[in-house]
This record gives sequence, structure tokens and C-alpha cells, in this order.
Amino acid sequence: MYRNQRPCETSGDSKKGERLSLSDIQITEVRVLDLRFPTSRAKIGSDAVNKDPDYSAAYVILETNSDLVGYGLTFTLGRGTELCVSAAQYLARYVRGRLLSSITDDLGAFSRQLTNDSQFRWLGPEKGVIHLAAAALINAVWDLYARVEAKPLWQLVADMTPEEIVRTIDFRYIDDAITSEWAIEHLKQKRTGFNERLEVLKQSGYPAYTTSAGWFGYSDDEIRQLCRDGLADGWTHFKLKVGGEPLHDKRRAALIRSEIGTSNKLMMDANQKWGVEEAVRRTRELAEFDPWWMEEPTSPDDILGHARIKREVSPVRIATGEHCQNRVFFKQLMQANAIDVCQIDSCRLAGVGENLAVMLMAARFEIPVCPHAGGVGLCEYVQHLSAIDYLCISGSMENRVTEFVDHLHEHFVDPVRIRNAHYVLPAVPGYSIEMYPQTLRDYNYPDGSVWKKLGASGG
Ligand SMILES: C[C@H](O)[C@@H](O)[C@@H](O)[C@H](O)C(=O)O
Ligand SMILES: [Mg+2]
Repeated sequence: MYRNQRPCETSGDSKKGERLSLSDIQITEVRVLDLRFPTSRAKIGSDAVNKDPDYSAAYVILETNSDLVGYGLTFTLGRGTELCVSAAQYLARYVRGRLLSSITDDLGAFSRQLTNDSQFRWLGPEKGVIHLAAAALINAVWDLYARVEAKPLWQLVADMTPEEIVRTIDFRYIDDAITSEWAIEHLKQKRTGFNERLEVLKQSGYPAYTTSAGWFGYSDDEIRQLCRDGLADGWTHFKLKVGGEPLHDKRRAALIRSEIGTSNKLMMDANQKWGVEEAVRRTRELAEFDPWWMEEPTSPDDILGHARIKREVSPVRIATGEHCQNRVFFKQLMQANAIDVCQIDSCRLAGVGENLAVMLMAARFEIPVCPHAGGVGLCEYVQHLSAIDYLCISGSMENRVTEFVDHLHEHFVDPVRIRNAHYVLPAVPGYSIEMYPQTLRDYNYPDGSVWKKLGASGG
């Protein structure tokens, strides 16, 4: 087992060089910020449904009685971020004032506490604004936990025993698909080959694909140029946004296919644009461009619709997940044989624990996990989840590739690094989601300098 050698030390009130433990850390304050980036102006992140996203986040800061601070965020598209902020501020009561150990001793119970406030849960349950808010807080707690243990998040989990991993998960509503006993047994079996897989990750990283060449609002010239740049940088998997006029989609698909050739992979993403029958028709029309998958062909809530589309467009594979509200939905998608590719979302699901639950179910149903990462901070998060999946859960990279978008990484203190179209394994303690103080000031909505200059027109 790989153990990090760097102990976490403090320079604050505690004695210099003293190692802090989880029971020394008290969360003294929770701050939640509304951060928005004006990405819509350049059509960054645009798709057939979300035409003008301003990549945004409800950003949580956990202050402690030490120098250590925990960070977490949930991803939004601009307007409405204030609702997530407000929900996170409400849920902060379950975190503020607590000893970190009182949370980390039973992270599954902590998740349940956040998602089961007896009045607040009426607003969900476990979906929408309140679930996004829970994700930001839960991820911030995991970030703090990893910092105290002086490990990058993936390693914090990889160093846990199977029993400890399983304890971070709330199995309520999914134990008809996987039980904690099954999960422990599975995790034990996957210990075989762990060190070899870790070596692979350290040497080559985790395979990634790029979405940044094919946003919906990009012109043909932009797409052409970005494909050429992408190929020069070593990318082999490209995603195109579809769901526009049929001829428009076909022209763009032909363009991107002619640029990347037949040996590279092309994925397509309709972002929920179509009804079920339209999705079948349109996917069949686009099949001539050999899509490696069709993503979000219809409403994210239509499990049986996905199952029918999957049956009728095979061998084109169906991917979904970025709008799957919780583990119960993923369970049903898998039980109904409705997806070929499982796209977990690091902060639509309620943080690390619920993502572990879905990755375990995906292993049980033998469905590859290819995390969603189109947004701000999602790449920073998912690199850890993919490493955990490979090291501890699926043990495989076959048919697995993690999304990468090349936007806004400059705002992160420990940004993702891509080498040869692979995520480089993160080495810095935490969940890689801390942003620079200057960014927090400039992009705060509506009072940050960037929005003052723009006239806060996104609100
Ligand atoms: C609005 C966003 O950029 C989405 O288009 C994006 O998350 C996308 O669906 C993706 O798969 O990356
Ligand atoms: Mg998508």
C-alpha cells in the first residue's frame, strides 16, 4: 500500500511541527460564496440546451481552530447560484462548531444527516438545489479530512480499509442492488494488483478526453482549429455537442470526423434535447459518423426512455449521468439496462460518498464509469474519483476515459495537469478545489471587480 510520507504540520497556535489529528480540528466557521465566471460571452460550455452558461459555483470555506481550511464547491451555470448558496448556508448548521472527527468517524451518517433534515428534505429529497448544496459541504469536509491526513483525496480513500470505505457510504435505498457486505468483499478482491495499478497511474496518468473543441456555440472554423490543436497536443478522444438542426449537426460531425480521422474516438452529447423517438431517429442519423457514445439523448429523468433508446440505437452506446440526481436514479438506470456508460458527477451527487456508492454499483453491473467534468472545478475533482475507481473499485481502464475541459484552471491553487491526454495523478493534500483569494474577490457575484465592470448582467 502506498503511504504518503508528508505529515500534516501546523504553524498556528499548536506547537510547531506537531501533527494534528482529526479530533484536534474544530470547524469554527462556514463561509459560502457565490462565484461566477463570464464564460457565456465566448460560448464556452455551450450546448444545445444550455446555450449561455456562465460557469459558476457555490463555494464553501470551512475555517478551523488551526491553519487548515477545507474547500468545496458545487457547480452551477450562473443565475440561481444564490439559491445553492442559501441552501448551503442553511446546511452549514450541521458542520459549524463540530470536531472534524465527529464527522469523519461516520461519514455515511454525516451524509444522511445533511440529506435528511426533517423539514428541509421536503425541498428534495436528495435532488436539486439542496442536494447540490449538500455536495459542496460534504466535499469540503473530505477536502479538510485529506489535508489533515496530508494526502491527496484519492490516496486518503485508497489507504482506507474496505470496511472504512464502506462506512463513508449511505446504503439506504440501494441495498437491493448492492449491500455493504458485497461492497466490502468486492473492495477486498480488488486489492489484488493495487500496487501495479498505482504504478500505471504514476507513470502514465488516467486517460482523458476533450470536450473543449466542440462546444455548441463554436463556429466551424473554431472547431477545425481546436481539433488540429487537440491532435497536436496528443488528444485521441473528442466530444461534439449535437442537438441542433439535423443538417447543422451532420455538417459539424462530418467536419470533426474529417479532422480527427477514423482511428480517434468521437463522442456526441445532446444535453437532453430530444424526446425518446426523436433521440432514436437522430442518433441513427448520426451513426454514420461512428459516435463512441451518445450522451444525454433525452430527459435525465426518463429511465425507461433511456432503456428504449439504448435498445434501438445499438451498437451506438448511451451515456448519461451529469443530471442524475442521486444514487437511486443511477441504480435504476443500471437495473433497467438503460446505460452503457455511467457519468458520475462529483457535485450533483452528494459528494465523495455518494460517488463511491455509484462507482460500486457500476462495478456490480459491469458498466464503465466515465466521469462528467464540463464545468468549473469538476476536472479538479474527478481526477481523484477516477483514480479511486481504477485503484480500488473497477480495477480497469478499459472503455474508460475521463472528461477534460480546458477552462478556468488558472483559478485553482492546485490545478489539474494533463500530459499526453492523461490526467497526472494529483500529489498535493486535499481535493484540489481551493481557488486563489484574488479569484474569490474578483469573481464574487455581484460585487467582485469583474462583475462590477460587466455591470452584473448575468444576474
Ligand atoms: C453546460 C455545460 O457546459 C454542459 O454542456 C457540459 O457539462 C456537458 O454536458 C459535458 O458533458 O461536459
Ligand atoms: Mg454532457
